[in-house]
Amino acid sequence: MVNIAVLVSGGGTNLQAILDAQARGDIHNGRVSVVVSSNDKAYALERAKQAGVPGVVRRKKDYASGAEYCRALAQFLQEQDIGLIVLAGFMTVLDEEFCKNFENRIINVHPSLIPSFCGDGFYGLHVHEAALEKGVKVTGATVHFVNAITDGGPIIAQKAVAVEPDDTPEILQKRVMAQAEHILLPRAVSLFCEGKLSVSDSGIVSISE
Ligand SMILES: Nc1nc2c(c(=O)[nH]1)N[C@@H](CN(C=O)c1ccc(C(=O)N[C@@H](CCC(=O)O)C(=O)O)cc1)CN2
Ligand SMILES: NCC(=O)N[C@@H]1O[C@H](COP(=O)([O-])[O-])[C@@H](O)[C@H]1O
Repeated sequence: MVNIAVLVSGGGTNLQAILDAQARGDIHNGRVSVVVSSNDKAYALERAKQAGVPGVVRRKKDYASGAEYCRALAQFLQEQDIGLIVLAGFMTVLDEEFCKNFENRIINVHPSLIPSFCGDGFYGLHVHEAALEKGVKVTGATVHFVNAITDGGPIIAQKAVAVEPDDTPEILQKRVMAQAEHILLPRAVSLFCEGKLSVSDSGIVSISE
């Protein structure tokens, strides 16, 4: 059984999708054992509480440096015997040491079809604002393993979503969440816990069904 830590910063709809999948029995060989929020006011903490999952707060501003924050977070997760870390709207960039400690054991969901609209500065609504500004007709979501390069890790899965003529960033965000993120992320979590994901030396992910 893989102990899963879900890292959050905001509303927690992706956390909720994982918790709902777990309740349906769709997360095989894994269980969410802790939720860690970088924001003490995140509604995601309420979602964890309602699901009976322990929630803890680890704010970057409470540490002398980003490196100290990442080191303390890594130590906490190792003490919790965490086998998989899921970044579900987690808005802090993790440093290289952290990523090496948990190589190919951190999964992130990003609300675009990477390599479009990703990297530093592309998070939350900013991603959808950029997509609408560019005038793309198709966007979507990506789940990927996390490395030191923001949104640069091996891609696990992607799902396309149509952009409609009258979309606002908020409307588009909701569609991408419902039609892509909330489907891709729980599935990727279960595949990892089932040992069905492997990463080649060149960073290509294959899924064994
Ligand atoms: N080492 C990594 N850390 C993180 C990754 C990653 O791929 N590698 N993914 C991010 C999540 N993310 C996109 O998926 C992302 C999050 C935040 C930012 C960003 O520019 N943040 C701002 C601050 C935002 C805030 O505090 O409100 C910044 O760093 O200036 C970009 C992408 C999680 N960590
Ligand atoms: N680059 C990371 C990023 O932009 N993540 C995005 O933040 C939102 C969090 O929503 P949630 O808290 O309701 O899951 C989601 O749309 C997620 O893809």
